[in-house]
Amino acid sequence: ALSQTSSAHYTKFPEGFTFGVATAAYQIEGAWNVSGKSENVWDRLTHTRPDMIADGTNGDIACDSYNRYREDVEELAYLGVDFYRFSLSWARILPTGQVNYLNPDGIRYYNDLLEALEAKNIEPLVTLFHWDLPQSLQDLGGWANPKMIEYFRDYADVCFREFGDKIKSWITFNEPYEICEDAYGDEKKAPAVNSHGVGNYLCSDTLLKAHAEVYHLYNDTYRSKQNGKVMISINSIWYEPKDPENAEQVTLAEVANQFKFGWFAHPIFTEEGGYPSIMVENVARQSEAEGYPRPRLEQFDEYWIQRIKGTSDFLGINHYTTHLITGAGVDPVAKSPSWLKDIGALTTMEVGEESASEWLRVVPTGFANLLRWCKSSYNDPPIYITENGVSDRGTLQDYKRIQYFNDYLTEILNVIYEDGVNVLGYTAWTLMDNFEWRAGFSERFGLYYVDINDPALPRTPKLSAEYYRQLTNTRELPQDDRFKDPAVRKQ
Ligand SMILES: O=S(=O)(O)CCCN1CCN(CCO[C@@H]2O[C@H](CO)[C@@H](O)[C@H](O)[C@H]2O)CC1
Repeated sequence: ALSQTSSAHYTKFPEGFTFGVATAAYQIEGAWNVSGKSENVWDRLTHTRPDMIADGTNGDIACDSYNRYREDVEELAYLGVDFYRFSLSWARILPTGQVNYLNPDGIRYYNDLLEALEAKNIEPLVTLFHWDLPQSLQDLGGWANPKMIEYFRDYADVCFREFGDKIKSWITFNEPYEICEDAYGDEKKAPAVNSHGVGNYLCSDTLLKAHAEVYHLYNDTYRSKQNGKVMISINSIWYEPKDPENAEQVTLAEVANQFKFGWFAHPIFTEEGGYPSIMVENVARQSEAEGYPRPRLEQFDEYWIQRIKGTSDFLGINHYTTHLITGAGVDPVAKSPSWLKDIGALTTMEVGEESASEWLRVVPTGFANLLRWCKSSYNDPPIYITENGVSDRGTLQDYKRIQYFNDYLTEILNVIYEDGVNVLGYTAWTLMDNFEWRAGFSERFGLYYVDINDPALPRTPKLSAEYYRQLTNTRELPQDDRFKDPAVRKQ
């Protein structure tokens, strides 16, 4: 049954609460080298290291949304969403990575998409950077090179100028943790720089400064004319003590959440600003023990602490799952030096029902705990959930996805009505099955099924699409039997 996880039984969303779905350029567009788009780091990785992708697929074609975006917009209209979150391909707009040359086709493509959305009265929520860095900038060091602060600001300036009359809601970065830790530290995402414990922290310094400069650019130059909003989407695997009565596990869970979420949220959303002190202290201690002459992560100076503070109109949260802290120590898989070793805690994923993604178990109550923690840690910020969803292997009768949405949305209702957490909207990941990074198309998160073996790439609504359509229409959690797994109902 669509079980409840709280004593109360909330099903209605507050007036004005909005619903959307999300995608990202590299995961859906395809047309990787069409009409002037240049190579990005995911093109380079999938073409040179196909072994890194579970099923050997890539984003050369993906869902071919570059050509089929009108179908996508029809699907969005069918789902009844208030907004559509998608990302811009930097290499399609600025093929050299810099503003010396604007690719007219890139500008045309996004204006066509924006016009199609406007015709259906669907608001765009646009991410400037969702992992697909132009290779030309990676060749200069990418996010480990502070020059990227200017390159990113220049790119954002072009986007604000070219699209700012239609786009009123901007996200600078999608999941800074994944960009810095997985791409510049731990070889899990493009450009897979193997610099664990060093490159990841160089990346976060540059990325947070670049984010702040873009926020100030919008504030100083565009906000008065365009009246939009600028935010950042920070992701959390939420950490909880395996034994809530174990004081050491409770303390280490807080440390882990500061390293995971606080790494990027603390500099922006707290009165104090700067990296969390526990993070600076741990990395300094480890760095000294490892023989480094300086800490691998150094606190921002006073200028940048002030420059970065307050640079987001909302707190964007991407959340999927919860992992548990089992004790102190260095995780056996932790490299030296590394972010994981710097935390000094042992974790396990063994909690909640499995999905098709090894890292993603179903733990709805963790979401409520994360949201309450954000309310108290960041002075009760206005929050948008900018991603939430679950993977399977591609069934159309996706009862587990419906159960996941029901249970995670129930937790949002619980914290809104019981804790006064200021959640303003929700974005389901994702509109349609798409290129799931290193999992390729083997792990599917879509409300629509995409048959990648059919050149027409047909999109077929799953049962969860019907669920979401009813949710957006009534603004109430559907309780119909047709959304309940008959196998479960029989028991
Ligand atoms: O170590 S591996 O690489 O073998 C497996 C780890 C894979 N990561 C885990 C964390 N996840 C964060 C959420 O990532 C988000 O959620 C969606 C689902 O993942 C993505 O499709 C979105 O693009 C992304 O914003 C991204 C994928």
